[in-house]
Order: sequence, then C-alpha cells, then structure tokens
Amino acid sequence: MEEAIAAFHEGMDTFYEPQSVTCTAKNKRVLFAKMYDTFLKPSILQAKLNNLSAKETIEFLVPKILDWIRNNSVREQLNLRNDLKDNTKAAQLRSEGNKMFHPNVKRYIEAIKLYNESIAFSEKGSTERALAYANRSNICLKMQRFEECLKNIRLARESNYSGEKLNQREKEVKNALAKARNKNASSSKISPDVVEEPELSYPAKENAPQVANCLELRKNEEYGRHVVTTRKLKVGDVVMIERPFVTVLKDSFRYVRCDFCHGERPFTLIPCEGCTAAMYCSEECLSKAYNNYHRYDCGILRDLYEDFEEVSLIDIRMIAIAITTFDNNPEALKDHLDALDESNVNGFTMDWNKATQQDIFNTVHVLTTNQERRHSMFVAMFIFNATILHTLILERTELGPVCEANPATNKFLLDLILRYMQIVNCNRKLLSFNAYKVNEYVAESFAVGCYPLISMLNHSCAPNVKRITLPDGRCAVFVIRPVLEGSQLFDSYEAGHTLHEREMRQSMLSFTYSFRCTCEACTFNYPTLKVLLEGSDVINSENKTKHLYYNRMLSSHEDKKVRKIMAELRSFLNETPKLYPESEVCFRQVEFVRSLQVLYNQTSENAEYWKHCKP
Ligand SMILES: C[S@@+](CC[C@H](N)C(=O)[O-])C[C@H]1O[C@@H](n2cnc3c(N)ncnc32)[C@H](O)[C@@H]1O
Repeated sequence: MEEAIAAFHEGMDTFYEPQSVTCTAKNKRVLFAKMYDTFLKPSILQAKLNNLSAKETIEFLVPKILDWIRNNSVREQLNLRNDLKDNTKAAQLRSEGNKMFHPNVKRYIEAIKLYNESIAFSEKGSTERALAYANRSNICLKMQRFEECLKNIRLARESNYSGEKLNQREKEVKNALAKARNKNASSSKISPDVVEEPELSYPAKENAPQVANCLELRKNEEYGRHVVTTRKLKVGDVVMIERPFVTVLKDSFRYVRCDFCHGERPFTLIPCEGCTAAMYCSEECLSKAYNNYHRYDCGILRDLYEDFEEVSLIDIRMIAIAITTFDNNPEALKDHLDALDESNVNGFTMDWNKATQQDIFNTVHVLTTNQERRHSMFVAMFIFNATILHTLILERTELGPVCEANPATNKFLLDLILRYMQIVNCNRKLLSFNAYKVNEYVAESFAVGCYPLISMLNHSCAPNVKRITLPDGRCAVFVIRPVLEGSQLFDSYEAGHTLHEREMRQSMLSFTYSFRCTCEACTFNYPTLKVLLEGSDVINSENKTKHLYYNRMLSSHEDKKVRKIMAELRSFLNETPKLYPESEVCFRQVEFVRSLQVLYNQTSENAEYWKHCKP
C-alpha cells in the first residue's frame, strides 16, 4: 500500500505541476495516508471480502470517513477558515508591491499582482483599497497604459482617496493621452495582421454545430464511448470546436485574469466583495459569475485554492452551475436527476440548436466516473475530500439550511460532490495560451475545464488529434496525423510519447484514468524526442538542422512566418511516404502543433509589459 501512496504522490507531482500543490494540500494527503493506515485499509478489505460493488463500498465507507474527520480535528489541522477581508494583510501586500515597483527593482508585473491581491483583501471603501488602486494607476502610467491609469484613478476616488497626488497624475495622463491620440490620427494606420479563427473543415452535424458531420460516437468493451470518423481525415483538418461547460482559473492567474471570462486584465481587475480569491474584469463579469456559480463557491474559494487540488475546485464549480441551472433549487435538481434516463443522454445525437441549459448539463452529468474501475484507495481519497468539501458548503453557503431541513437533499449533495469529483478527475482538460517568459513564448495553461463532447475522445500516447484553446475559451480539435475512414480519433491526456517515457505515462494513465494504455506507442515503445535528438545518424543531423530552423521561425511569433511554415509542415505530414514514428515525422508533427498554438492560442500581452521592466 505504501507503494500505492508513493505512486500517488509521485503521480500527482509529476503530472500536475508540483509548484501548484500547496503545502496544506500536501498535509491533506499526509492526513489521508494516516487515516488509510489506521482504519481504512481493513475496512476496504472487509468490503472486498463481502463482495460489495463500488457503489456499496462507498455507502459503507462514507460514515466511517466522516467520523474519522470529525474525531481527528482534520479541519483544524488543515487550517480551513472563513475568507474575510483584511486591511492589515492588504497593507502588507501593497507594501510588498511597492518594493517591486521601486525604480531600482522595476518588476512591474509582480508589483501589479501584489497590488491586485491587496485590492482583493481590502475592505470596500477603505483607505487601503484606495491606496492600492492609486498605486496601480502609477504602474499604468509608467507602462504607458493611459486609459487604464485613468480607470484606476477613478476607482481610487470611488474608494474615498483623499490625497493630492492623483490630481497631478490625472493631468499628466490626460496630456499623454491627448498626445498619443494626435500621433495616432496623423500616422497612417497599419492594419493589424489578423489571424482568422479556425472553422470546421467539413459541414457541421445538423444537430451539433460544434462537430464535423463525419464524426460518430460509438461504444465498445475496450474503449467505452469513443469517437470514429466516417471519412478519411488530413493533417490540419478541424473536426470539433467546442465551448467548455465549466472552467476554473489556475492559482497563479487569480490576480492576473478575470475569474469569469478569464481575460488577461491585470491593470483593471476589480474584487468580489464577498471573498479575497476572485477578481473580475468588469461589473458585468462579476455579476454573471455570481449568478452562474460564485454564490456557491464565494465562501470557500480561498480554502479550495489553498488546500485542495484543482479537481476539487472544478468539482465545486460544477455543483454550483448545476444548482443555478435549476433555479438555485437543489431539490429540483435532485428530482430532475432521479427522473433522468442516463443511458439516453448522447451529446453527439442531441439537438444542440434547441438544447436548454438543463440538456447541456445532462451531457456533463453522464461523463464517465470510472467508479467501478478505480482502486478503492483512490475512491476513499475522493470520499475524504468530498466529505470535507460537503461540510464547508453546508457551513458557508445558503445550501446549509436547505440540507439541514431535508436529509435526502443533504445526502444527494454529498453524492453529487463525490460523483463530479470522479468525473472531473478523468475528464478535465487544460486551457492554454502563449505565455511570455522574459525573452521567449511558451505554451502554458491558465485554466482547467470540462467539455461535454471533447470528453468522448480517448487517449493514445501517439495521438492523431490535438486540442487547441482559442482566445474565447473554446477548444478546437485539429487532426495531426492522417486518419483512415472508420478509425478512432485519439487525443493525448498530456502524456505523449514525444515528451514522456512509457513507464511514466502508463503509471499516470492508470493512476488518473484507470486504464492500461495499449496504444501503438506503448506497444512498440516509441522513443521520446530527447532520444531522437540524441541519435547521431546523418538523417538525424539534417533533421536537427531543420528542427532548429523551424524552432527559430516559431519563436519569432510573427504570424506571417508561422502561417507559412504551418502550411509547409501540414503538406509534409500529409504527403510524406515516411511512417510514424520515423524521427522526421515526429519532429515535423511537434513543430506543426507548436505552429497551431502560436497562431490560434491567445497570446499574452506580457511581452509588451516586459519592455518597461528590468530584465
Ligand atoms: C475522457 S474519458 C473518454 C471517454 C470514455 N471512453 C467514456 O466512455 O466516457 C476518459 C476515460 O476513457 C477511458 N479511456 C481513454 N482512453 C482509453 C484507452 N486508450 N484505452 C482504454 N480506455 C480508455 C478511460 O476509462 C478513461 O478514464
């Protein structure tokens, strides 16, 4: 068992960015391991001896885990606490921001993040809030973001800013703005290089405008539900473009992006007045977020970010969306689900043109949980997390009194938290953008979400499609290897053979997704790019030269150049008689994917910010 726990930690750390796993989240795992050793192990064994099904095992374990959590002061040990505004903390954060802002330091991006956090912690109308906005206006001025500077001056005044400094700054900004406007009016306008949005390469299904009509959903013993193409597909084809059902920002973007639309708006974020964990780009996003989900995650969001892994964050947001979809009435949601015939829900045949929010919700509710396949230890860990989350929701949201009055609703809520935790665990996808790291662009994820139809794609370590996040959060599925008519489409669950060794991929896939991968890359042990690069034959050295050339072009991030090489790479991949995984084909495919990211992912404005900062 220790091995399983070690694999569990290792799996988590290897694949889910250890830096994003907070100290308390690690504590929580240690607590879980303690509980496992003290009493869970024999209980699970007993469930096995009694031949209990996964569902019965859960019913059997829930009360035991609940008792253990209550009797072992788990909440205190995890330091879970109400999220309150705190002007002292706000002042501290602002002073750290000032250090970053200092002319000798000039780390404006870090300073902005700290000022934003200070704004989030400050009380409404407080001097602290006014000062943080005023400081943010100063950075805007330094970075020549004049409109945003004026907005911050307005926000500072609305927060009762009383000093003189802002009048002078406002004058300065207005002058600079007038000058900039005159300059723009007199200079000839250069039209920006607009990259067209990708579109489906084939007519859409009549019932589902987000899917090409050549895709069908099938089901078999080996793969469960899976997606097959009824026509041959070429590299570069776009076969799905789907909107996520739910998304959650990653921790490191909370003070940079809007919690609702996820736009990168560090200079103008405004805080939620109920918590310190969510900021928005506008009153409109703030109110949409509140009505769609935040009324249920407001009181617990900070604890979720600090003490739980991302699965729990998305889980709670899904619960919140589910309840708001049913007019904030958990009992109506329960009645709906009691009456739902899950086997009849099929996102590929449903009419999306007429679908209600409730129909769309059904497609997510029936995503796979893998409950029957999952190792009991992991089921127990989900129960442990779900039980803590359930307690927090009861204590800190309006669902508390509703559940107290109705034990059936109370149990339903816990069951739902547990179900969605399992769904999220094996269906979540990363949303990516082109981040700028001092002097180069890299693909990075800023959020995690769930998509109803894209979730039907199974995994291969040598996939034939690639998901690309578009700037509005939709995900486009591009073909990256020629696909024969009648074949299955395979995505990669962030475990491609070009990056990870077989052993590592297989342990992650079995750990998170509960299946043993038998894809071609696992069967024939395809090499990683590193191994291919280290090869020293003549073809490889030519290949390396080309790889360096393509990388240079890609890192220029110039649309025209990238579009040209994207077309070149696509033709090569469609026409080459060489077979995958010959090194040339692997390299060109990796470069092709990068060209799609450069062209279609949203590109951070960070490169622009850095011009004003100290390197
Ligand atoms: C995102 S879902 C994919 C759709 C799923 N097959 C279904 O029926 O809903 C992920 C789950 O599908 C199954 N799966 C994905 N790729 C697989 C593969 N290559 N072989 C077997 N099962 C796979 C695993 O159970 C995995 O946890």
